[in-house]
Parts: sequence; structure tokens; C-alpha cells
Amino acid sequence: MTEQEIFKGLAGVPVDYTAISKVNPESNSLLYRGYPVQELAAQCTFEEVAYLLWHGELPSDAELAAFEEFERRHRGLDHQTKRIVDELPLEAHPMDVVRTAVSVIGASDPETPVDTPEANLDKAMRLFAKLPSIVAYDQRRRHGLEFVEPRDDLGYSANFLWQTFGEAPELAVVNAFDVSMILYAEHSFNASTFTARVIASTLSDLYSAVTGAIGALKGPLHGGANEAVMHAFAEIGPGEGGAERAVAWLESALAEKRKIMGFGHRVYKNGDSRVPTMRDAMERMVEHYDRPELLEVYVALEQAMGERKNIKPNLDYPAGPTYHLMGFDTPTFTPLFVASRVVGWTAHVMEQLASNALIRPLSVYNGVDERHVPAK
Ligand SMILES: CC(=O)SCCNC(=O)CCNC(=O)[C@H](O)C(C)(C)COP(=O)(O)OP(=O)(O)OC[C@H]1O[C@@H](n2cnc3c(N)ncnc32)[C@H](O)[C@@H]1OP(=O)(O)O
Ligand SMILES: O=C([O-])CC(=O)C(=O)O
Repeated sequence: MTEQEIFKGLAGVPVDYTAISKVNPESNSLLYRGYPVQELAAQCTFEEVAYLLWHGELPSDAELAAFEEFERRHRGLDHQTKRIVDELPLEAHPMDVVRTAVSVIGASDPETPVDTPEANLDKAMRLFAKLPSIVAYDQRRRHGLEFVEPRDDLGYSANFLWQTFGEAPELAVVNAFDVSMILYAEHSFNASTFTARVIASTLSDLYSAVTGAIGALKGPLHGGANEAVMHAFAEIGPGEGGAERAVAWLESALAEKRKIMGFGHRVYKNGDSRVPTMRDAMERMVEHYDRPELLEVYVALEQAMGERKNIKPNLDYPAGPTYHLMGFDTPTFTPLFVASRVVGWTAHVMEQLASNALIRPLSVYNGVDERHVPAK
């Protein structure tokens, strides 16, 4: 038998072009439509960045105003979606809830089969507007709290925090949250985006692509890692002496051959381009909530992981503690990632459809040789 080379996990294999973002591990940079993500995080709102990712250009004042008006008008949750969310068990993982809610929205939308670029953009913008209501409400219902109606005098991030906590959020918190949304929005052919593109390539619909992408994001090797980071912090435990406990925890986790969540990356091998910006936001939140012990654990674990394995943090490492400080429940962290990445997923669905080829790679068979059912 001749040995045929295979590319396990498609590692290092380019499978298509994209004009949406450029991940460059050599220069440790990430560009959205040509703009460095750090500049966008410093100077733009998440709404502007979403517009950029979908349209390819930053919006003019009039374009932004029209998009913001659309987004604010579509924030509410219809009765049917709310009723179905209410029927799901309170123990259901929030990723399962958000996946189901997107599926319900798709099943109820008469436009689902219409796949013109205009119809898909409209669906993408409506999903973008509705996801905060779903994610916020799911966290609240687990605490026995009612749905909080959106406020159309607030921008996307301020309203997201308002709908989750039912209190007017402080500006510093809104800014840190907005930065996290911008950083999470897009990252080329990661596993969930590739899933969305595979689904789109069969000429299925945009909601199916997003539903599948949510399933792919849930896993701890991908988006589920932001939640898993906080499980590690919980295992390390609160209180004084966090740095020593973090190092001891790491030693035993590595001895048990556990993967340390929030570290490592398929593409970046010298650190994730988004981490310094997210870490700044996290440090602002540590100061804002006066929780220096959390930063102590963060720094100790990062340093020990560098010394023991020479593996650097990815975006999920600073994002997890940031969301924890803001008051989000740990299982809500990955749905926050969904609310942001829906922009990237839907931009990729539209890009895939604009120049589609069915995605269908080959496999190399290594099962038993041909054989025959014995004659009876
Ligand atoms: C937003 C995002 O989705 S970013 C990714 C979030 N995921 C995580 O944080 C999960 C933890 N990280 C990992 O599991 C990995 O680093 C991945 C899945 C992200 C990337 O994996 P790959 O590119 O396939 O790297 P691979 O798994 O081959 O790692 C190479 C070596 O580093 C080790 N390694 C990589 N990451 C880690 C980690 N987080 N903890 C411990 N060891 C690790 C591997 O065990 C492997 O060691 P070996 O050669 O002795 O077997
Ligand atoms: O690119 C990846 O493989 C994972 C990642 O960082 C992301 O999706 O943001």
C-alpha cells in the first residue's frame, strides 16, 4: 500500500482565500479588513467594527446611524423564542440554549430560504441585535430573574450589560466589554468559522451555518476555553497566597497530562496578537473592582506556564477573568463569544456564497481490505 500524506486537523493547509481578516503569526498581528485590531479596539465601537467586517469599509456617520437604528429596533425577544427558552431546563448549558434559540429564530423566519446577499445581511444584523437578549435572559432565568427589556438609548455593549444585570452599567465596564466584543469578532478560518463555511457551501441557510458554528465553538479546545479558564481559577481557589497555589496547581495539572485552558494556539506559536489589548482591559477591571488577587493568580499561572512549557496565553485567558469580574456566570462566557463571533461567521457565510465551491475534502481509507459476506 502506498503511503499518502494526510494533514491531520488540516493543520497548515490553506483551503480558500478570505478578504475579511488576516492572522499573521510572524508579525503577531491581526487585521480586520486591513485595520489592526488594536486600533479598532482603541478607536471604534463594536457596532462600527461589525459594519466594517460585513461591508469591508468603516461606516460614514449616516451609515452608522442607520445601522444603530436598525440594531436597536431589532433587539427584543419574540414570544415564541422566549417561550422555548423558558421550556429548556435551567441546568441546560447556556451554549445549548443559545444554539436552540438561533435555531428557533431560523425556523420562524420566512426569509430563511432566501439567500441573496441583501437577505443574508439582514438576517445577520437581526441575529446580532437579538443575541444579547438571549444570552442575558438565559443568565437571569437561572437566577430566577425576569427578562429585562432592551433600552434604545444605550449602545450595544451598554445595553447588553443592562439586559444582563438590570442596572445602568459604568462607563469603564462598558468600554472593557466593548473591547472584548471587538477582539472576539473575527479570526479567519478557526474551527467554528470553518464549520459555518462548510454548512454554507452546501447551499444550506445562514441560520443553519450559525447553529453549527455555535456547536463547534462550544468545545473547550475552541471557545469553551474562556469558561474553562475560570474553572482552573476556581480549582486554584480564592484568597491570599494565590501565586503559590497557582504554581502548585499547574504542576499537578501537567503531571496529570491535562491541557491548560486558555494557553496555546493552532496558528500563533509566539503569543496571540489580541492578548495584550484584552489584558489591559482585564487590568482595568481588576482595578475597578479592586480584585488584585485575581491578577496575582493570572500572572503566576502565565509565568509558570511559560517556564514549564513555553506556551503563551490565547485570548480566552484574559477574557475569562474579565467576564468573571463583570459579574457574568462562568457558563455564560462562551455565549458572550457567540454574540461577538456571529459577525465573523455571517461575514464568512456571505463570502463563501459569493464564490462558492462545495467543501468536501478527501480521506485516506485505512480500514480492512475489501471482503465479502460469506454465502449462506
Ligand atoms: C479563541 C480560541 O479558540 S483560542 C484556543 C482556545 N483553546 C484552548 O485554550 C485549549 C488549550 N489549548 C490547546 O488545547 C491547544 O493549544 C490548541 C488546541 C488550542 C492548539 O492545538 P495544536 O495546534 O493542535 O497544538 P498541539 O495540541 O499539537 O500542541 C503542541 C504541543 O503543545 C502541548 N500543548 C499545547 N497547548 C497546551 C496547553 N494548553 N496545555 C498543555 N499543553 C499544551 C501539546 O500537548 C503538544 O505537546 P506534545 O507535542 O508533547 O504532544
Ligand atoms: O483561530 C483559532 O483557531 C481560534 C481563535 O483564536 C479564534 O477563533 O478566535
